[in-house]
Amino acid sequence: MGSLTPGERVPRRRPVWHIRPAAQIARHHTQLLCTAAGSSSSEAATARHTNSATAGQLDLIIGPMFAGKTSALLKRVNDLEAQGLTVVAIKSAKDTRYHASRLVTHDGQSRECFAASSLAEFKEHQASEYRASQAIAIDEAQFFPDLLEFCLEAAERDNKLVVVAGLSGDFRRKRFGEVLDLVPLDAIAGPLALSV
Ligand SMILES: Nc1ncnc2c1ncn2[C@@H]1O[C@H](COP(=O)(O)OP(=O)(O)O)[C@@H](O)[C@H]1O
Ligand SMILES: Cc1cn([C@H]2C[C@H](O)[C@@H](COP(=O)(O)O)O2)c(=O)[nH]c1=O
Repeated sequence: MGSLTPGERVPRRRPVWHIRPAAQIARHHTQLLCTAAGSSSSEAATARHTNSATAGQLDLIIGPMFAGKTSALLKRVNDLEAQGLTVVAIKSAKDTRYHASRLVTHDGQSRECFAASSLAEFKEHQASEYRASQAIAIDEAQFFPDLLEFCLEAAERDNKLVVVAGLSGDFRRKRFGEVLDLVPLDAIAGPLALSV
């Protein structure tokens, strides 16, 4: 960056926080969470083995609007697919700015996705895609009313890698939806790794 002249303001950085690794799964947590979610132990056992190829993990990409969250999510999806993982992408049906059923960045990159009003709706309508997926990418996460429950089940019970992109806050600088509720899940795995 060049030097600033007197009175010139430092350009504001727009950080996108990548938080990972998160929620690497310990079996006793899985059991506790399955019980809390009301699953029987045999359902839980079956679910735990549906995805033996991956260990459950939750990664967060959070920041303000226009920060590059969707770009980071798309890059992650591309990287995972290049590694041979089956990835499904989901966005909130509320996000119709650029396309009804594609993830689209502000500078025009895009890919197909499922649009849903809730993550339970996605699971109900795309049950086979959910089962087959090894990784799940969620964009506009702040709009999903059942984000926390879905992420816990997908990562901890079903051993999926879940990558979540969402707003770190609303225009009032207050929490937005359940995005920030995912941050403490990292504590299950150990220390947070933050990078900008
Ligand atoms: N008004 C704009 N028009 C076109 N591109 C933009 C605009 N604002 C930001 N960008 C570019 O879009 C990208 C970020 O978009 P995106 O990943 O969709 O952000 P976010 O998901 O955080 O809102 C960056 O490359 C940025 O330079
Ligand atoms: C800050 C803020 C944002 N929104 C809406 C506006 C957009 O639909 C999304 C954010 O999209 P982006 O990909 O991060 O650019 O959230 C809102 O409804 N309320 C707010 O306070």
